[in-house]
Amino acid sequence: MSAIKIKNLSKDFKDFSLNIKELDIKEGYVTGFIGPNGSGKTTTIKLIMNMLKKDNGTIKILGKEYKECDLSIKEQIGYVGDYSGYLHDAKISIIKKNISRFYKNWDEELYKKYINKFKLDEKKTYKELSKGQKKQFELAIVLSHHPKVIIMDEPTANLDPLVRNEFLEILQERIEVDNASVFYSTHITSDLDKVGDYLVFIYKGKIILEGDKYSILEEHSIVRGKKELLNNETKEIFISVSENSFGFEGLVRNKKEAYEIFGEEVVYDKPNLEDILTFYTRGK
Ligand SMILES: Nc1ncnc2c1ncn2[C@@H]1O[C@H](COP(=O)(O)OP(=O)(O)OP(=O)(O)O)[C@@H](O)[C@H]1O
Repeated sequence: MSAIKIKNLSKDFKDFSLNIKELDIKEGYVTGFIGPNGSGKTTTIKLIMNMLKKDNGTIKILGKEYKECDLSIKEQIGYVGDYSGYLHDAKISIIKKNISRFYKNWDEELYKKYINKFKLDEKKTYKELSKGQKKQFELAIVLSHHPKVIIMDEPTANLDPLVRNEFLEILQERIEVDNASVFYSTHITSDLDKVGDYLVFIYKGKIILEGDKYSILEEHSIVRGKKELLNNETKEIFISVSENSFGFEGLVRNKKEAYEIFGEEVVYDKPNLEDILTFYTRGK
């Protein structure tokens, strides 16, 4: 079964349209959702969370649509997003008390473990926490009810590198213990160098690339060479290519195909996720 399955999903705003024909988030893996600012990540996640009304299409979480089974779906989802919905003036111990009542799988021991690990003072109100501490508290709450599907919108954006690594490690650990599925958006591609099995790239409201991280990184190649080698035909194999007075640099999806054309006359380099995102969105 898929953790999340999307078909023909669309949402129109005045100046933006989201259109996702098909998206299948695999159960038991971490899927990273990457795209530049304004590409539609938050919109997609809000639609999945039923926080925004879709125009068309279907979204299934663990095989069920929201309208069928609202409560049982919600219990299996852990969401960390830009809107927590917590009462800002309440002490975090009170927030925890109120939330934990709703979950049959609430794990107080695990919650305490995270609170101690993050050194969060439970006597503080939510608004007294720093941005990073707020995210740590949200993560502690979310993971402590053992959700089957964890959906996060830019969870690491306000965290310093040390805390970010810790956050990613904790996430990885929960996936292994609970066999949870994680779908998380980020524009910090280096997060996904560390944690992430599958990747979905979004740009201008459309999925432009998806697949397992290893294959995406292995198959793509940055090709650099002399300008004379470029013509209308050879240009076709590039996702995008830029030229300057010395030569060209471009990204190809299939290194083998590029080798058949250029052989040893060009240089091939392994791209990282940042390179791939840049070439896919350059000038388009
Ligand atoms: N409620 C809304 N009304 C009108 N336009 C909206 C609304 N919500 C989002 N948009 C527009 O939809 C587009 C995509 O926004 P979205 O927040 O999904 O992008 P994002 O990929 O999450 O970006 P970021 O990385 O900056 O958070 C933007 O152009 C935004 O202005």
